[in-house]
Amino acid sequence: MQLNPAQNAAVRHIDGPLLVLAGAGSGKTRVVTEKLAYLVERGFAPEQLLAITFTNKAAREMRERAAARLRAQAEGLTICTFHALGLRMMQAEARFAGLRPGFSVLDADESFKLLKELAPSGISKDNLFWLKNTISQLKNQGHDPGQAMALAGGARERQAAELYASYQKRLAAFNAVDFDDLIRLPVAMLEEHESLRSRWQARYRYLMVDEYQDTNSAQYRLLKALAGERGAFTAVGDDDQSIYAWRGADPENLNRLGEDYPALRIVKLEQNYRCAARILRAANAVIGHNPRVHPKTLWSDLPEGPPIRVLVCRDNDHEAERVVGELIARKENGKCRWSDCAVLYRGNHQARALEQALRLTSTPYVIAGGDSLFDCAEVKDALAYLRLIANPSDDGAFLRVINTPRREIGATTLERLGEQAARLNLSLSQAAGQDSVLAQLPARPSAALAQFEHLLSEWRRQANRTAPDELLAEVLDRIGYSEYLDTLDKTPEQRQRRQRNIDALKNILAGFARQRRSGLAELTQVVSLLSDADDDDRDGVRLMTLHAAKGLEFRHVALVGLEDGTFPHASAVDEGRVEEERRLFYVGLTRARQTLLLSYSEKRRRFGSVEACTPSRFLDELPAKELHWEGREPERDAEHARDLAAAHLARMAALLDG
Ligand SMILES: Nc1ncnc2c1ncn2[C@@H]1O[C@H](COP(=O)(O)OP(=O)(O)OP(=O)(O)O)[C@@H](O)[C@H]1O
Ligand SMILES: [Mg+2]
Repeated sequence: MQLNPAQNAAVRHIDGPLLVLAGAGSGKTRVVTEKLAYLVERGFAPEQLLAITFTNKAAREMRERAAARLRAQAEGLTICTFHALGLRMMQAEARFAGLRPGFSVLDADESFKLLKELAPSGISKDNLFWLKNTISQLKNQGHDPGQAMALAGGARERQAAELYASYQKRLAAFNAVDFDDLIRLPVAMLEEHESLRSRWQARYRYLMVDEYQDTNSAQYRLLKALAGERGAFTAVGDDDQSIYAWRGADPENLNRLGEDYPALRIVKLEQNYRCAARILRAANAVIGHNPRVHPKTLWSDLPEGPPIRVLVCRDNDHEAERVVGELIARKENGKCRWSDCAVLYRGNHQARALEQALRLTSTPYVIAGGDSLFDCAEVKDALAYLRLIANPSDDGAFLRVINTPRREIGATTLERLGEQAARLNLSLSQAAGQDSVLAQLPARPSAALAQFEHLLSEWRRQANRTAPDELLAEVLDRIGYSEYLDTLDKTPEQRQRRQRNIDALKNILAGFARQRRSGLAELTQVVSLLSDADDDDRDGVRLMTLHAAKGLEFRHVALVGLEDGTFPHASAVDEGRVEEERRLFYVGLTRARQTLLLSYSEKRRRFGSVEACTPSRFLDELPAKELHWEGREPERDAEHARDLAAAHLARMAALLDG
């Protein structure tokens, strides 16, 4: 594939900072990948190159593309997310961050649980979420608890600052960090220690960031600290696709780049290589409704493509059924794979009706980011055991596994153990290893704790010389985990699914250990970042939220639930965030390469009752001439119905034959 002149200029510009600011499908990600290869050809060692992607999946894809170009040399490249980069830096420099090696990384659920425990009892759910988000924002802005307290304007902010302080204290006691710390701590380390900064700046001589518009301020500071004055970096992004402001991303970072790096060169790409011309025109029209700082005109010389179909459905079940019917016909007529088709929606709850319709028609599907392997209790249990083996300070892991399976160690015993641990400044596991502590507890739970500690120390000895998947097998065997699972599940299917999940985890551990030969602690840290991994290579219709679809492309895309209140989301409308919703709509439209299907229901079940819906205001922003709106042109409807029926008959015949 030939790069166009603007792409070429972006790839070859290596003397100073560069921003590629361009619309959807214009080849920004492509530029990053090509540039990796170009830099290696120009004599950069792969080890000196760093490319940052938004998700693990994007990193994996970029690695595959780089490997196709660079073969073995690609192995030395660092291609990862901001969080994975932060983790890497902390593993290398733990003591600068006040951590001991073997620290644990709490996932989002665990850190929320911890906050809940520390928050005043009886606090409302809304308040708790507010506190969680506020603390996360404070962390992303680089404020420590002391600064947060100094900044607090009212009682509510002071409460947040106090909770933040006790939360950090507890994390420190656990020798643990949360996801926000994975960025905050490296930033603090680099900004404080000159020597560290020079070391890391020398290590990565060239930096690239994809989806730059969605970085938050902590991520920007990390980038700046790593790039230093030299400014050897390329950032690529599209302000029209900024869709994470609600989560702390700061689109201002685009302008900040120009202010902090006066030598910044900006390259614009204007040709879209992804979308059929009609789809691109529709997307351009929609985004034109937003006030824009950097207006862009994208063109495409791809074929027009068929009109964008708008389906009008009775309710969500009807909608799901019809969308699936349309996709089956696309697959049948277009001779593509199921994975070339995607259904995108605003919220995860919308997947349910679709799943049902897919199952009823025996259509294979894959839900991205839905029920992740790492959300399953059995996988969390197994990982908690490994974490506790690697990090005796990990009280979160201790509490998760101490009664899994049951060891008859009650809440009172654990409370007393906790008091003793606090008094002696030890972790729960360390305290349970002290005879003097055990002596103060009732005989039975005390014996159970002693036995548990005994097992742990045995596994800790083994950890150095046993492969992690084998260690896990040994642990699960010793604790009778299999028998424990037998008591949990009602059906053999549930039981088998759990076993498959455990086996999948073992495979992942074995794979990682082979690749990196790292220790157990490092391994559990890395695995804890995998939660957004979509490593499912099965062929199936892709189901995902619009947010998760960022950066991806599919031949056929269906965008469902286009009702006001669903999309744009009611709370976004209330809070005046319609422009961000419109950017999300733009992201959705521009995922489609060949055909685009839009649908809405006239009625929708919400909170148990049925309510009438109005079509999304975004539908009215699409140019009418690009649409084939069901019910408005009866002849076209009839023709489409005939095509659909023919495709379904063909599929039935194929199913019967096969
Ligand atoms: N010069 C080119 N010639 C042909 N195809 C290209 C060219 N550049 C990019 N493409 C193709 O266009 C599609 C879109 O490219 P890419 O994903 O890099 O765009 P993007 O700007 O990153 O999009 P998004 O904004 O959605 O992230 C890909 O299929 C890519 O292979
Ligand atoms: Mg991209």
